[in-house]
Amino acid sequence: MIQSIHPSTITAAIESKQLSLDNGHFRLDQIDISLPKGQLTAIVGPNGSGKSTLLRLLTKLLKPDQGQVHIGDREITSYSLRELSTTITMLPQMKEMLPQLTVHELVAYGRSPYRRSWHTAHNTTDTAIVDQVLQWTGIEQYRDRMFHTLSGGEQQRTRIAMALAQQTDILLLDEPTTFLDIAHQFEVMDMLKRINAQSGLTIVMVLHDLQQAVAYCDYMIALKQGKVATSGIPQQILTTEFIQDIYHMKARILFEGGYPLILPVIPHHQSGGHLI
Ligand SMILES: Nc1ncnc2c1ncn2[C@@H]1O[C@H](COP(=O)(O)OP(=O)(O)OP(=O)(O)O)[C@@H](O)[C@H]1O
Repeated sequence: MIQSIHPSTITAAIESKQLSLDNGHFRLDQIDISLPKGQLTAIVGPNGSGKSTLLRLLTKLLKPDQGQVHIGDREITSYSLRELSTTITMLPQMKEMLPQLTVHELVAYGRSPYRRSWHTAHNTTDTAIVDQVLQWTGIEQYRDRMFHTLSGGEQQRTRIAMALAQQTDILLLDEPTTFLDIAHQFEVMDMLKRINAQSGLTIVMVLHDLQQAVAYCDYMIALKQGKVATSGIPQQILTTEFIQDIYHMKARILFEGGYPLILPVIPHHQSGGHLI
């Protein structure tokens, strides 16, 4: 069953106030958002609307021209790099390269913020956590395989395991299902939902698939041309007007067993092949 929350009941894990950045080509403009603690949030919007830029600002990878980000009751600028890396993790898009390591070595890499140096040996806590996340993500059987020999779905589960090994309260994922076939997309979304339910981890995902966003997420933020167009309960946001306004596309929306189906209205697909 899809869980929902009302925006007024939000306890924020991360908040941004008047967050703005102009990189000369693009402006992210006065972003005020609250990402609910312990919930699954989707950030959606067309290509180039600023979703990845927003994630980078929320993790201090980019410095805003103006505005602030708060994690809990502290401004992000007050966090040291080590503090931040034990509080929030961001998993970039799958196209980002990873070193040629085994699955186990990569997942153990997620423990880096807790080690004094790269050469420090893993302690028993590190080993237990790595074993646990390998199990959570269902990739124990690949632990000694080289990462680059895995399928896309196995690779994505390994990347998520590495992020989980970092044991932060907040996990940001940039397009976790892109490049995956339909079965692996659902496998990854089911896994994130299960981990969220079991651990209370705050998960924020940039998603292009609105159907997945609505079916799996408790909260949704839509960006349009660098601004927040709307935010709230996904099932309430997803309307034909929303699709028209954000994506400039005509579509019908059906709910089938609680799962939304977005049916594009394509003129030449109408019966008889006539344009309307
Ligand atoms: N380093 C950069 N220098 C200049 N422009 C940039 C830079 N990074 C991003 N942009 C521009 O900022 C805009 C927003 O990019 P961003 O990657 O945040 O969008 P997005 O919504 O994540 O897009 P997509 O869905 O295609 O991944 C785009 O027009 C992009 O070209």
